[in-house]
Amino acid sequence: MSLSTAELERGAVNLGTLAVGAGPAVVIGGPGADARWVSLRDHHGRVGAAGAVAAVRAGWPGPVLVEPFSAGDLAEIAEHADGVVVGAAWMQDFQLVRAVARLGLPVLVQRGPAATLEEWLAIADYCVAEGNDRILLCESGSRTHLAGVTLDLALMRAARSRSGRPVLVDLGEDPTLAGAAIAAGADGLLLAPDATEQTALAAQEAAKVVGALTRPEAPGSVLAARGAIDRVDAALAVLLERRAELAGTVQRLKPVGGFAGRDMDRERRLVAEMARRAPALGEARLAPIMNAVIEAGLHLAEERRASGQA
Ligand SMILES: C=C(O[C@@H]1C=C(C(=O)O)C=C[C@H]1O)C(=O)O
Repeated sequence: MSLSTAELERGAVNLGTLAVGAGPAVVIGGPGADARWVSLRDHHGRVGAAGAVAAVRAGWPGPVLVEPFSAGDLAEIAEHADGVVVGAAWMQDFQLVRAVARLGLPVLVQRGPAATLEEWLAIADYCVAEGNDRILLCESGSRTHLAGVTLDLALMRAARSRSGRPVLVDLGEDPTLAGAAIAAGADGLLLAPDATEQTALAAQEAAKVVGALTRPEAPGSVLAARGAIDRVDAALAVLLERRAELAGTVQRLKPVGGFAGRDMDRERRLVAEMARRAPALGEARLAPIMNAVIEAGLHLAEERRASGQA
């Protein structure tokens, strides 16, 4: 999705065709993600940017970011990549950061494992001083006395509001905290370059469902608005399925379940309660919606009882 100038001014950054910061939360990682990245550091400089990007792009047209091994990689990165990753391990290698910024490509700045908010945001300022304002910040966790890294979602949120820039959260190989990161306001999730497709799909699903509830969107086109509706429908489907299961539980527990035990007073009260959270729809419009939802649940419960399923 491409962005209008007004949206760009609100702090969105385009990675190739992928907008980060406006619209839906994105997933950057390996196969199955919205954008992919490769770290030449992971290959200890034995692989060049051109070859690494070509390998990712084989049969896949999306945006690719590259983390350089050294300044020697930057010319090839400029030619082949859609963005550059400043890794947590060298976030404060100012010479390299400056050289990266001068490429003019979007720069994803990971927070170093001991870097403060100020030090992290200062790296964005270094890039701006080189004429590059296309910065994404990425909370990559701190090294503590605990095992692994400790992600700081409050710091991520502070970076986002202080800088006005898109902020991602680095989940590595584990999508468990994807929903939490999106709920805390992340504009995207960074996964390990070789994270599995299953991990990317889990992160995307969490981003979609949690984002539908927590992420404000102001789509400016039919396509974007339909995309936003699809995300809301994904969340609705999860909730409708859960609701049907719970309503089925009530049918089994009530003295008289199913349509025979219908309680219209309870139904009216739940519609009135919902209207407090959905004032634009109001009771009159919600009532037929909920009637359909409730009847679908009752039909399912009766079918299951008739077929002997619990
Ligand atoms: C679930 C119940 O059974 C029926 C189904 C309802 C529902 O799906 O919300 C509400 C009232 C009843 O007509 C219940 O009595 O709470």
